[in-house]
Amino acid sequence: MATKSKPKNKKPIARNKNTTGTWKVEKEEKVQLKELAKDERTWKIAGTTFLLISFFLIISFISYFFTWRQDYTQISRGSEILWDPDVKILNLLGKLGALTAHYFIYRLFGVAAILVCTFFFVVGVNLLWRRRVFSVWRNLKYVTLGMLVVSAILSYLLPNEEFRWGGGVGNMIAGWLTGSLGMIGAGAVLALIVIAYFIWQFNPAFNFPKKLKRPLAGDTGSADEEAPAIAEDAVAEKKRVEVPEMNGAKLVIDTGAEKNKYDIKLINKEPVVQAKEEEAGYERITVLKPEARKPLPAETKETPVEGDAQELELPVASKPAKPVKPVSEDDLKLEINSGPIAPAPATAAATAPAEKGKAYEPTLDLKHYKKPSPDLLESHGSERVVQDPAELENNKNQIIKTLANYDIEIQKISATVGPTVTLYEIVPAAGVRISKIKNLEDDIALSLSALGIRIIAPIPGRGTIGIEVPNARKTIVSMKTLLASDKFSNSHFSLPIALGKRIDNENFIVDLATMPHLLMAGATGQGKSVGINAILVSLLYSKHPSQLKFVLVDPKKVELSVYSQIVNHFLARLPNEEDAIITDTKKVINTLNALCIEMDNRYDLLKDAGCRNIKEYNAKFTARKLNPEKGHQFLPFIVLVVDEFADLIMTAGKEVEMPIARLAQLARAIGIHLIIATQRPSVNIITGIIKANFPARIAFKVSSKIDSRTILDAGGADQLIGKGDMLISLNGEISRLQCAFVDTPEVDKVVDFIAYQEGYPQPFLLPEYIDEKDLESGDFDLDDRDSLFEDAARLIVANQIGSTSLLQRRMKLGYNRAGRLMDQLEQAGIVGPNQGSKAREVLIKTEMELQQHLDMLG
Ligand SMILES: Nc1ncnc2c1ncn2[C@@H]1O[C@H](COP(=O)(O)OP(=O)(O)OP(=O)(O)O)[C@@H](O)[C@H]1O
Repeated sequence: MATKSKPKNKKPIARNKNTTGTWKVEKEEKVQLKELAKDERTWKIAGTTFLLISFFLIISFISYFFTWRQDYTQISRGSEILWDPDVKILNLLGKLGALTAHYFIYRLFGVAAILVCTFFFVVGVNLLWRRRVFSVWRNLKYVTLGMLVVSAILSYLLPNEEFRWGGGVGNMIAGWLTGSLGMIGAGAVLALIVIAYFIWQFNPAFNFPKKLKRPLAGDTGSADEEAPAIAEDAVAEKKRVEVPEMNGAKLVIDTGAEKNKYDIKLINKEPVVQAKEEEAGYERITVLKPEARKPLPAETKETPVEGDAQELELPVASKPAKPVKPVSEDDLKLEINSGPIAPAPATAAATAPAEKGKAYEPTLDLKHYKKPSPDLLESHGSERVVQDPAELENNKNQIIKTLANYDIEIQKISATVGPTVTLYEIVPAAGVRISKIKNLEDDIALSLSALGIRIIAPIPGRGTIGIEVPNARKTIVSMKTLLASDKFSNSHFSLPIALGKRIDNENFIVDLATMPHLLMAGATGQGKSVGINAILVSLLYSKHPSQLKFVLVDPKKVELSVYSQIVNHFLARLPNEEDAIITDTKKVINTLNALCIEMDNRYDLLKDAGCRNIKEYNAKFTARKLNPEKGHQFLPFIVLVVDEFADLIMTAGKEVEMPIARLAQLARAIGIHLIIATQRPSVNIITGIIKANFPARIAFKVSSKIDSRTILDAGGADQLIGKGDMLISLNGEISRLQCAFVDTPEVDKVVDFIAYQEGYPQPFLLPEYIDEKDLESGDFDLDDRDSLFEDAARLIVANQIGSTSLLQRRMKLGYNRAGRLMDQLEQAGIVGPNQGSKAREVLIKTEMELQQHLDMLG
């Protein structure tokens, strides 16, 4: 797993035997203030203290309401009573309780002082759980305003009572208001505050005849999709102006061009950003031959090396230079790009139109479910890519020199600084053969004395040759940044996954549903587990439990165990199994076969509904066009994750390979997607049949070129530098990414956040699969009936269809068990014999008849 987290705070105390044979403590645990503040025990103590204060206050306040009259004379003497042993106080919390309550209630806010207890409670709970269970800031706002307003209102309404209902502060505000505005004016102001509060809070509809219909503010998830188009446009306008891209590149949206589009979410930013590249202000240092340099705006002549990408104008060497003779390294100026240079792969899937009216809402079962917020995650260091100008210049010179040594002349060189590597793009002089540069990979690596140099000759679609050189200082790409980005939160993907950042610092967010399966490989310790966590966390951040289920296979037993806490939210398992995370090979085989049955069942449902894929089917179901009585139901996506595939293939071979291949071939349309990881990317593990069905593949660093070829059908993965540096092959295009980093404690927090919320009563159940080998063949005794015999009989009689697939679907059974049940029903005289592809005849027509028949069978 990512980082095997060790408890930081429990430093073992080393002990040594001294000469007398007794044990003595050699080193005391040092307590440092900084450490103390980070120590979870400190937080727990602080949390408990705050909670106790809140309980202290509430008890003393309530007690005060009943005892203030008797205690009044003593309390009004002030704190001196604390030291007077003769003073007797009736308040439940004694003198201190009485004095505190008196101060808050009598002197300050009257009854409204009770609100102050909630503040201590909220802070206490947050500290104790080290999580933002309640918003302190919101509470503080409500408490402060509430105390002022409530105390003023009470003082205004009950001015001359013996008990100070509004306290000193209330009396003061009410007195000032009545003094300035008179009784009526003061009453009006206070009433206005109360009314304004209710309008703000509940936004009641004041329906005048002919008033335009207001768009409904949506609730969870699909609300945005259901809001009327005009509302979305308004939101869109706002977002265009207010929300900058997270990766430092300025977001430019051509509002004019998009004006007629109603749905902001359908606006794909990338092409627009690309179209406006010049205005986006990416940092770019261009190496232009002096002849090719056109007069540029003054500010662009200086080489920007570090700073805010948004502040810089983009000098674009748009027109290719006239053919000119090659120049020396000093004549070439470097162009640095730190903004997107190419659009992200277009993987957006058109989403099905949300049904209006009384659409079925699958999320309603867990309607209070809240998706985790990016605040739960850590920002790992600065996200800002550091560009060392000296390093860039040096590398540039080395590249030019090395190429010059081999008589390769270049016209132009530019650099794009990414989180881990810098891409130097060169345009060779006319007549230079590309293969010549490709062959110099090792020489350039040697001259730059850097590992992990990769040459891309040519870069597809750009007409340049790329040389990737690792940065001296690498930047960690935090998962938090990706998940907080607009691109992720506004994505319309079915299964959005935030994988990392491209070399141009663009967030790489793709749709697993269109991939449609993913193969991940890489030597041990190069970032595979972090990659799997990044994918799982992305999905947890974007989906509701009703929309997605995971089947987790973890032969290593420890990698995915953290997810077992969300079993009733997001996991699927076989019936009668205890663990949702599958570690045993035999169970893996059963689960894969169960998934195949689920796939077949789903295809039956789709066929019945006349839909081509899960999206159409779910859209039809939510529009209530499919009858649940006929077995139709909302189908969640199922993502199968296998953490160590090699292990499974070694132990189970074809028994695992076949169902995986079958799923990979057929399952995409019905919403089952596979993610398979292995640390041994050899041909006997990643077989031809597996490879053919996994078009999307990720390679972390591997140990040999052969391994790289096995995964990607190309070299390069052996030259990566590890720690999440990866190549992804998607739609036939290979891109280098820095994988997003999410640490184990962060995953823990996200999982805790979900597990803490209400889940389903049980995990999502896959159909039962019974291994044929486990079934005894031959005749069976009626006394030996299946436990589901009677249920099956009732189902068949109620529907009057003698179909095995009906049993499979409605009772979530495997084919074998359903078939066996059908044979038993035939033997019992409930259905007729098999009629080939037609359903069997049902011999019993009514439930009453069936009951008599069953009673007779005994
Ligand atoms: N994206 C990343 N950014 C920064 N550091 C990373 C990244 N991915 C991995 N690392 C570093 O590499 C270490 C190993 O990563 P990880 O546990 O994912 O490797 P692995 O390939 O799964 O290894 P194994 O197969 O042995 O489990 C991590 O503890 C972390 O320090």
